[in-house]
Amino acid sequence: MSYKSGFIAIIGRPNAGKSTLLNALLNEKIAITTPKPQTTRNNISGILTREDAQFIFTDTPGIHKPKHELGKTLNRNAYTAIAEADVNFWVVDATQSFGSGDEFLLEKIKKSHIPCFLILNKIDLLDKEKLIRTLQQWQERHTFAEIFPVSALQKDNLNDLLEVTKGYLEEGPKFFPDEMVSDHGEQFQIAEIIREKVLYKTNEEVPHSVAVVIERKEETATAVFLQALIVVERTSQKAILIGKQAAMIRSIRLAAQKELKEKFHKKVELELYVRVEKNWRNRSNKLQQFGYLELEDTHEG
Ligand SMILES: Nc1nc2c(ncn2[C@@H]2O[C@H](COP(=O)(O)OP(=O)(O)OP(=O)(O)O)[C@@H](O)[C@H]2O)c(=O)[nH]1
Repeated sequence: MSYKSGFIAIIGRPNAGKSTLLNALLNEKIAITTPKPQTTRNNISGILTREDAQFIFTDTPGIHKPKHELGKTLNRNAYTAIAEADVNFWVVDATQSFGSGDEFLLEKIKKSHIPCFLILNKIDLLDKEKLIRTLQQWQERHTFAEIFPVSALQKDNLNDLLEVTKGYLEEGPKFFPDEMVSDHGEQFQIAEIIREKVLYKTNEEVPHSVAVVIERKEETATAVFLQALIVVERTSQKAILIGKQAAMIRSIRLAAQKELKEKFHKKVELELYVRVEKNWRNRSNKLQQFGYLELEDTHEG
């Protein structure tokens, strides 16, 4: 039996459930997920290695109308993933209709000539009739290679999705070793867990202005010591993040510490600092410093 391998980009609008799908396909938390749009900021690869095939999924930031340099960079990263994939999974929130935000992506998909699966996600939230109507709407727009109604949250219909995807992959080698499940290192994962807690606990303009940088990590046989910096854009946001009598930052720290303890199976001591970096989302040196300018800046936006 020949071995198959290939790259699958997971694309779509913010909040469609792309990161949830990636985690469900891998049965592991590779990418953070929240109910807030534009949670994912980096292309994140999740690698599923089986005896017969290796699937390399790339979770991409949700494509949206950018308001900052950061947004433009995120869209560009997603477009790069689309162009380089063997198969694209276009994840849509099936409870929502086709919208203007989808037009742009549709154009990119049509141009790419790469097989694109339509993944109608969140089917646990709709009845059959509504699903059929949504399906028809999408079929009018494009001839998708395959259409899969799924619930990423309930892990519904994902095995079939994998089997059909395998049929689209070429014969090829393992690109990554068996034990590797993500292309991002530990520091990235720690920073993302902290950012996830910030997103869950804050509202309005704070979440989009936050970046997290791990400044120090020391590990012994029984404990992990971490220092992390949370960057925001305005003094008012710093005040919200710290909260009255430092209650907010404490609750973020405790929530992150709890998850990190489960991850490391050790005691975790986390120290958090908050710093204001004015307008960082428009400053390319800051985007680079915080890990968002990962790709060569050669693709059209
Ligand atoms: N009910 C239901 N909710 C889902 C499903 N999949 C994802 N969600 C929820 O939808 C929200 C967004 O999910 P994410 O996986 O973060 O979405 P995303 O597309 O990665 O979002 P961005 O990072 O903004 O691009 C979260 O609250 C998820 O729990 C699903 O199948 N059913």
